[in-house]
Amino acid sequence: MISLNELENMALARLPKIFADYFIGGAGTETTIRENLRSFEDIRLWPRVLRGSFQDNFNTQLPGGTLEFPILAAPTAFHKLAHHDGELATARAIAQSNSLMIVSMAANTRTEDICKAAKEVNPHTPVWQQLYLQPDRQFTLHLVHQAEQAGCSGLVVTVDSPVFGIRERDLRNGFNDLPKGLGCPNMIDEHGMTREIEFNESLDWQDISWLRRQTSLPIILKGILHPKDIVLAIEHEVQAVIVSNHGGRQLDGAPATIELLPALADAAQNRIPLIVDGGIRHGTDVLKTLALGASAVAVGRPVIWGLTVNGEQGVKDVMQTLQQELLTATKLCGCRTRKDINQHLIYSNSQTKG
Ligand SMILES: Cc1cc2nc3c(=O)[nH]c(=O)nc-3n(C[C@H](O)[C@H](O)[C@H](O)COP(=O)(O)O)c2cc1C
Ligand SMILES: O=C(O)C(=O)c1ccccc1
Repeated sequence: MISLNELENMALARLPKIFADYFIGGAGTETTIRENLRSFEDIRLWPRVLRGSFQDNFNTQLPGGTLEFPILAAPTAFHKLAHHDGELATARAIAQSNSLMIVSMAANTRTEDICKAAKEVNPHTPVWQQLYLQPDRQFTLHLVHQAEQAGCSGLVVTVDSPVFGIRERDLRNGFNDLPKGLGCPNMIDEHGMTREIEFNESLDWQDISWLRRQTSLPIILKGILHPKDIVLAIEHEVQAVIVSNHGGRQLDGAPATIELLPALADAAQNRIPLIVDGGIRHGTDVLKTLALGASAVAVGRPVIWGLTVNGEQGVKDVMQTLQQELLTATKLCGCRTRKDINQHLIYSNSQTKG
């Protein structure tokens, strides 16, 4: 595998159009999807030379676990649409990459089985559970306990989805149901009844305070884009946030996450780690994101492409490619330690001296 973009083309050629469109698509006219990609292209790295070897490593501590590289798997639904091994293949690959998998609430595999598969490969690999807080608090609590018992070490609460985004490709294709035999086995309640994922437009910060009282697991809020919401997240004792526009799948017209990052890092003041997702396709994108103040990045679609093309090995290839590209970019920039990865690496036209 040469690059993630090449892999994307292979995956799109292989998938039935209805699933390809679901995975690649976004809301509205997909402005935000394009912005996520374009914004990385608009940032320039400014290298130094003759500074000796990179003598550091990329070990990254996040709430509930340590990663070898600051690159993790974002929660994405329905891995069995990409490959029959589904989330188990993803989990094994992510564990072998010494990374972290965030299990989607809409996974086609039980979180318990995903955790088991990951921990068989690598007992220290962290797994987080993504949650949409459900209107029924009893059921939400059941989902939290399910994640705790499965061995998850973090709860990722997605907060950018009071309603479902309007995805024109899926409407056009009539993508409403999963194929026969596939479901969301984590959505079975304490009475054995299958539930649908409900979006809950009435959620507010008090629901986060409520959740905080229900569990001792770290809480990570996913889908934060405003500096004032960073401050509120910290006030509500969450342990990390994922700066995300949901890969352009919810609010079309939202800015690219990388453009917002400087203001968000300024608001966070290093009090909690910021994880950024949206349009990360190269090691240079990871380096730019770290330089602008993130602790780590998450990748969504590329994991799906790896899974589609080559199952577990395909996902491993995606992670390894990003990790190696990050190391190469770091060395080409003349960084000797992690501390050298800071805003001075970013060139802007208005700068005349470093
Ligand atoms: C097919 C697909 C399914 C997704 N499912 C979920 C989900 O279940 N929960 C969630 O919080 N985010 C979900 N996301 C959003 C991702 O977690 C992530 O924010 C986004 O994919 C990052 O952008 P990227 O795909 O450009 O890396 C999904 C994204 C995709 C592409
Ligand atoms: O497709 C998505 O982006 C997503 O977040 C989702 C939410 C619920 C069920 C399936 C997918």
